[in-house]
Amino acid sequence: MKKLPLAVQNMFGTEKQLCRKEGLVKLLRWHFGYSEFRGKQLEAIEAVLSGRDCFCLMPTGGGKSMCYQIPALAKTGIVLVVCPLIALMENQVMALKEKGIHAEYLSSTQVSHTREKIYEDLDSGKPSLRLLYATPELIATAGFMSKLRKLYARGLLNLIAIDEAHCISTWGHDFRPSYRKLSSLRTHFPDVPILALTATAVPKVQKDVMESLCLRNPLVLRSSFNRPNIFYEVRYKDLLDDAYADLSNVLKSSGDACSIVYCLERTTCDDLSAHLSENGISCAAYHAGLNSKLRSSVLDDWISSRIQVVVATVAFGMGIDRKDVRIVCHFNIPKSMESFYQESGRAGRDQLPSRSLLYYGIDDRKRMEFILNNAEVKKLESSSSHDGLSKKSLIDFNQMVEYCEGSGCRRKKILESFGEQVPISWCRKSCDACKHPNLVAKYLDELTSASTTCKKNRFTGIIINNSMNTTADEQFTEFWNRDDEASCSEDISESDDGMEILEDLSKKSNLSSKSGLNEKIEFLQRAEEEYYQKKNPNKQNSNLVNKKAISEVLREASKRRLVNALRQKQNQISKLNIELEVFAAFLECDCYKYGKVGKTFYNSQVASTVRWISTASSAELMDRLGNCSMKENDTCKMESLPSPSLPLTAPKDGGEGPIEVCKEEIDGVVGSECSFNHLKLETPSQDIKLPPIPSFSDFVKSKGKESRSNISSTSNKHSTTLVQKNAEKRMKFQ
Ligand SMILES: Nc1ncnc2c1ncn2[C@@H]1O[C@H](COP(=O)(O)OP(=O)(O)OP(=O)(O)O)[C@@H](O)[C@H]1O
Ligand SMILES: [Mg+2]
Repeated sequence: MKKLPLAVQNMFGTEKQLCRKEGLVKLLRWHFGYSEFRGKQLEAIEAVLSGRDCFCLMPTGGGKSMCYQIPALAKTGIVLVVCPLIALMENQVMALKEKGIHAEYLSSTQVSHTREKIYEDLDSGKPSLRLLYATPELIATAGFMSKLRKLYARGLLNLIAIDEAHCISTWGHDFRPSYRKLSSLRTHFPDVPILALTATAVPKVQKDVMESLCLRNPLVLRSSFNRPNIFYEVRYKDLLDDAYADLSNVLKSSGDACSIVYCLERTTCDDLSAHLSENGISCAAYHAGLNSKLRSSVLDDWISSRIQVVVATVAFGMGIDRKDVRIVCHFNIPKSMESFYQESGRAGRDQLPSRSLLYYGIDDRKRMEFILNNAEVKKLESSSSHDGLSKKSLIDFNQMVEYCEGSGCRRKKILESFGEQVPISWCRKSCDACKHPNLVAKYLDELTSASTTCKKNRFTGIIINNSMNTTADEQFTEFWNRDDEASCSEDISESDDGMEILEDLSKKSNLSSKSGLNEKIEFLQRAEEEYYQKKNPNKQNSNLVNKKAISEVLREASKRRLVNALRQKQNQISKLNIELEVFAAFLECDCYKYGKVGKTFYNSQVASTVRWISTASSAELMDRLGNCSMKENDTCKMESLPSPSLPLTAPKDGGEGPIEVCKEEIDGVVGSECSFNHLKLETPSQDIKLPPIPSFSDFVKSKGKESRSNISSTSNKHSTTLVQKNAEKRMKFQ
């Protein structure tokens, strides 16, 4: 039932009465159906209603939003809410509207008609709006500021709430440059109380937030970071036969529990999601490589319980308020304790027992260290104003490693990292280390012996090696500052920051600093290879060459990914009638052909193709499919596409399978042409042209300029050139 706020106000008495505790509780019950305020909500609400600034640190899911939503209902006028993400604003505004509360948001994505309507209401003598959500970028604009000034002059700006306030601090794990612009709010609106809210701020960040926002004698409310309803557990990938299977079992045994699985890379999301689906788990991948339509449909399906599990990058989460998430799994180690806390904190927002499960792998750790170290090199090389900041990411990450490699209470470790000293008894055996100390100690012993038998950390040399060029360094900044997914495009960050980034991106070359994580990792791999080549100039490292070889298993896995992507597309476009296996095999062949210079390039081709599938229109798909089934070949004779059940290497003529042959050629002359001419397969010959797959930066650019689903032929041509250029560059490394 929708309830009108003004009616309530009349019903519950005057504004003065509503601002008292009893009145506030009535508002809470009437509008939100909750019987009591939680934790420090009431204190925060009373403070801001009395005109005092307030800094509110509450755990994830603690109910921070209520601290500005109730004040908006208690007084006539507007509460301005600053939010970092459009998705977050949309979510909250929708939920409030459902409750009959007049809330709106303003962002660059809105059509002018909607904006005008909101402005009209604001300009009217008695705005009916209660909560106005806006991005920090918009607040800094002259037009919006003048609207706010008018409201202020009429005494209608009641409160400014800064959600996710840690974003203002360069020390915060999610620093957003646009948040810095909020410092001017105090100067413009000296009498309006400011409420800063965050769940993740270490003492240094807390201080920074309060100073940056110029809070005056704020009421500082700090709740414990403890999430008593979450059970914390770490599993060790290096000790498991198959981490995919292990996770699959965990999810299966949890019934229909709503879950989120976080992965570092998009490719892992796709692969893992395909694996889980094959095991009967209803799930979908969600990452920035998917178009916004697909992402919204995954989100919708998950929110409305049509799917159980979302396998996602960090792009998924902030602002998603599903209360009954029972499991949050990190399939790769997160970059910091703050990220981990935020993400794992999405479990159990209903306060019911939930689980955080982290799969820790030595390789994952090395990869992350490598990325962060290179980011550090970049920071050191750049401005001195970042003194000390550069090392922060490594220190932060080390806390995460200690969390995984330590035998002590996990909960205590989390809380200590936020500066909270607590006795172990707080845990009440709700982490694996407290519940099964002997078992955890045994695993750690095994892990130590496993890692000492492992090769020495191959990355260490590169960390201090200045041969890493600046282009490579540049690529990491966004990753460790704002997360890869939030740094690529407006579609990805879903914030106005994205627009700035998009513009920036379009000015840069294909090795843009805003490249996606795949590209970054790919670049790192190449840099690593280069390092080894430099280290052994006389010896073309044979391991390295082998490392480039594209295995049969990898090809089959890639084909599965492509089948999966095509299946998802087929679900979207009902009239799309394609033979999944055949088309996937054709596309995989394309990737293989152009990935012949090495595994890294091959992987990136597969990833690009998956992205292309997600954005291609049915006409584009059919066009490509036409190429697949009709044309005669001159570069790659294939008498038949491999049968779905037939392994790609299975020789038809008793000779060597295609992959083995090509592998030999790769091993022999790396980077030379690897012809498919000798392949004897059954049916129609193919003309495999250079695939019209947009590179990621092209993909992002084209999205900014035109319709998302319509990648122009110019762009395709351009991306083809980029693919060629990239291939050439890679050749240089070899
Ligand atoms: N007093 C209350 N009693 C019961 N539930 C509440 C109360 N206050 C808020 N909630 C519910 O708790 C959930 C989490 O609230 P909210 O989204 O405001 O958390 P948050 O502190 O902003 O978390 P995050 O840091 O993840 O953004 C919401 O579903 C909200 O409706
Ligand atoms: Mg919140």
